Amino acid sequence: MKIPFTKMHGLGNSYIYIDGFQVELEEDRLPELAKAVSSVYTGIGSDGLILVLPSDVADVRMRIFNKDGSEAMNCGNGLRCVAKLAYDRGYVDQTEFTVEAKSGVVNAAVEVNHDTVHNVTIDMGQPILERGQIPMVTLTGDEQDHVIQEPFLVGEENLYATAVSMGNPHVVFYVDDIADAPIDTVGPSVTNDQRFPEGVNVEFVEVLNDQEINFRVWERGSGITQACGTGACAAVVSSVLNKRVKRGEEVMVHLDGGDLIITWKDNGHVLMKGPAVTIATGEFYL
Ligand SMILES: N[C@@H](CCC[C@H](N)C(=O)O)C(=O)O
Repeated sequence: MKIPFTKMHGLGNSYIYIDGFQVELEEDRLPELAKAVSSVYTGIGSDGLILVLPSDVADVRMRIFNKDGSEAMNCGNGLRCVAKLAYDRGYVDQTEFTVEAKSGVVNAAVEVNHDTVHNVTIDMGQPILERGQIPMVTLTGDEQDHVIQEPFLVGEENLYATAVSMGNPHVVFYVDDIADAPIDTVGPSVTNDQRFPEGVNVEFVEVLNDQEINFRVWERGSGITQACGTGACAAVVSSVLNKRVKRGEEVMVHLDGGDLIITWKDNGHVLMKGPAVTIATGEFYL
């Protein structure tokens, strides 16, 4: 079977995009396809697979599968690329439109330059802070409490966890120097930790000042990636909760693959602004 694809990235967080307006795929083959296209050795090489689909409730719909074939509820870098693809291919005719993800419908605004989209702003909606909805297990029975700098033992490391859901689960740990973040050890161990029954995306943050943070991520289902849009949003929400940056102000998040501008607005919504880039198109043989 030949499947037309587009490879796109948001700050180096790359996915293989399949245009579901043109191609129909069998549901039960999607996890296998995600694993196959993601392999650098036997596939195209990516952090996973994203389907761009017609929607019944929004202008366009995104489904995202991690590298290991698991389906995720949300993907920030993916939303920006889906918005670009939908606009560039004429599936939407306005520069502001809606995108459906498993976690809900968001508003997208594309910036058009010479007929193509470079930057996209997504209103990511409100973060979820209640422990039971992250979800993260409770020892006290309180599902409604917020997890802010909670002692969190990993092996012999005494860490402090702040947990935020952006439709998908994130845990943030603060470090003094991002270069020393124990991402290779703590990342794989915490992503499958029993305290997070659905797994978790693991982020390390170094606060530079009240407008800038450094960020690295171990993504659930994909491992270390160059960037994570929902993770960057979670990191800024966490940093507001920890009084390290200000609510209502733009925060520049420096990720391995480049910068995102994130604002946790006074109305409760998180705005994410950053680039979306097309790398290549081709056909994949499954
Ligand atoms: N790279 C993404 C997040 C992708 C899904 C995540 N690994 C999960 O399992 O929740 C982003 O840019 O947000």
